[in-house]
Amino acid sequence: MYSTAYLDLPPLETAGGEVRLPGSKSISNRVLLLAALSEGTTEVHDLLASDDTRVMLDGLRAIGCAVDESGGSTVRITGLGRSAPRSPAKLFLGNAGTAMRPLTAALTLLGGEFELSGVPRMHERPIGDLVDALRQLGCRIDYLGNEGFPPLRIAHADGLPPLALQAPIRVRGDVSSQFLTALLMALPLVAQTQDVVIEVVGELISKPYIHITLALLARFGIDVRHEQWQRFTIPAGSRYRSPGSIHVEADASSASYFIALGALAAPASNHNGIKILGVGLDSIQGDIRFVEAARAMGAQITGGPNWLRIERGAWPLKAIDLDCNHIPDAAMTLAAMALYAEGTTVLRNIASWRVKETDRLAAMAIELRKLGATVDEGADFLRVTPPADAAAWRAASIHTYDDHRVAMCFSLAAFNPARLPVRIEDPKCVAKTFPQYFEALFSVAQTAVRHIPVLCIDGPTASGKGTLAAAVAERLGYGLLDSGVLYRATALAATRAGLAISPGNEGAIADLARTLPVRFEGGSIWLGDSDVSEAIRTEEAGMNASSVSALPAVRQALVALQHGFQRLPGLVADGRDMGTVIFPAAPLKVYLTASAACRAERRYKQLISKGISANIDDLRADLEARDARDQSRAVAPLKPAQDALVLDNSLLTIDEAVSQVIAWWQERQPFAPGAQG
Ligand SMILES: Nc1ncnc2c1ncn2[C@@H]1O[C@H](COP(=O)(O)OP(=O)(O)O)[C@@H](O)[C@H]1O
Ligand SMILES: Nc1ccn([C@H]2C[C@H](O)[C@@H](COP(=O)(O)OP(=O)(O)O)O2)c(=O)n1
Repeated sequence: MYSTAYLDLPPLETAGGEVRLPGSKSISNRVLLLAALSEGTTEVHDLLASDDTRVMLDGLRAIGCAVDESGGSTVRITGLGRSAPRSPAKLFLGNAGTAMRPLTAALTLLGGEFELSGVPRMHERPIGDLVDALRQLGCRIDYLGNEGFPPLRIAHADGLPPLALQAPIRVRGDVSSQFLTALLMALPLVAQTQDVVIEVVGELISKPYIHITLALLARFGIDVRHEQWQRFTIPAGSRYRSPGSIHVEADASSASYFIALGALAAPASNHNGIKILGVGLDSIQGDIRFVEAARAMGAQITGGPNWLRIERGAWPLKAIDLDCNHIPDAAMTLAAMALYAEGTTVLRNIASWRVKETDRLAAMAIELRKLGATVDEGADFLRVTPPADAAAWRAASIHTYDDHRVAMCFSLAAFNPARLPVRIEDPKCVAKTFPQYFEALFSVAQTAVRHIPVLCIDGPTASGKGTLAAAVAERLGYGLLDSGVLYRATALAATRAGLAISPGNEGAIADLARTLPVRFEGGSIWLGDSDVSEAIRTEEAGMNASSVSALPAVRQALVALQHGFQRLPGLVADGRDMGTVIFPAAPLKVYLTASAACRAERRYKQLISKGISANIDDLRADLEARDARDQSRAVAPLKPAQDALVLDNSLLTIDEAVSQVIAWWQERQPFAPGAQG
């Protein structure tokens, strides 16, 4: 997951390949609650690991369910069955509507005293209609903040009060279908001696989500009858029974980004479009009907029970005018696809967007406009006209409003014809449903190598290149190439093969370098089967690396390996010739230096802190000798690139040096403050 302040997506060009999507959020959280209410243990396979399922799992633990998460994406829940929940308990439910609403109803009818709260945005998301429905029954629920919104307290410390179950329970269906879902999952707990009837007031929105609820209730032994989606009957004698084991389908809403990707990206050679694994055309999730909308815009989609394949069809995409009530979440993706359509796309009946993670109607309008689109935002519709031509696109920094879907939608803007990068602010917001979203995107999206930015940091030994490069890479979410490691590993491989490091062995060492079995894994560096992380860091290994690096054939042999590090979304490369030889077109080259005295002292402290004895005068003599050799060799000598910015960090802290380099980097971005867009 990218936990950076922002993630800059380079312009992307083509897409192709396979993606396996995480489990559906809606199914995951419903299944967890149903398992918790059942008797017996349920094995939940392919559970989504996300912020919203995390708060649900923690909540279930807090009320006394046994939750075993030791099995990776398989979680075992032992339900309450007939025992009472642990009470009093306080549950923090983040921004998860799929946890707050159903848990409110279920805990109310289980009896006990509970406080339910969330993040500030959760306290702005309405729950009054659900509370009103429960109060009709005789339940006692208090608002702890604003009337009609969480946080709230369920005040059943003395047990469940007598409930008025004879009359139908009336609930509004036109604000959020989660209120009805919550009642449908909670009322079986009290439908013992009589049928319990729910009547929906107003037109029911988001019916497909109710369909998921009913399908999952059936898996847990509850067969709800309904008439025209207005009157739902939970039969007397209902009792939750665990199905033992249940699989969570991949998230159909998450699929929408990859369906869109297949429809709008130029096809990658060697691939038949995008294949999505884990969800198919027969999904129980309502958002699978996004497929129809994407087809209407031009996508070619085929599929089976557990997969979908998407290929680009009509291009440019066709504009559509669609009532999106049936696909409220996935419809946001259509707004992003509209950027690539000929003409104006209108998405209607989407008022529910206003009460989601953020006011999504306003958010989409503001951010689409930043890219150069013309957008009309109505009370319950959005009208999007794409930028007139490539020149009308703008490089934008997309604000994501702590809303995973905004972030994922706007990643699709990176395919713009102007080949502009797109900045996604707070990319970790995707953790709500799809923590590995950007990794998945980069695994199937490609671009010309020249579009993948490289930031070079060259300089003499102990100037702090490695430290600076690692910190900058972390701030930008970029990959890291510590090129010195390759020379150090080559020297070690040569020594282990019994080859003296001398010009006479140049060809043989170059052969070793060309097929160097070096791997970077979880912070360790491997040479074949041996962990060489420590062995390559000795002063002797540094000297040997310097000697080996003076051999031109060895340098040449390592070029392709180094170029291979230039991958999405970008690279920070540190060494001696990153800016001069390996990545000459890099948009920022830093030549990092510090006085010899300062560098000797840093190396001294570094060694002492590792428990290695050292002498500061010897270290200084060694590093000056190494500088001299690195600077005087015939091929790729150590020197600043012509266009490098020199940074002497003798008097800077590490943080100051990092801030300086990040500031230089920002100045070069089209969406830097003051720049266009
Ligand atoms: N700006 C700085 N100020 C003080 N110490 C630094 C600074 N940059 C790096 N160091 C320290 O100097 C030592 C050498 O840094 P390192 O990154 O290993 O250098 P290089 O990769 O250039 O050989 C490390 O212990 C590091 O923490
Ligand atoms: N791009 C590079 C990186 C390192 N080298 C050589 C020269 C250096 O003395 C050795 C070791 O590099 P490394 O960056 O690991 O060394 P320091 O950490 O700066 O001491 O490898 C090189 O020639 N070109």
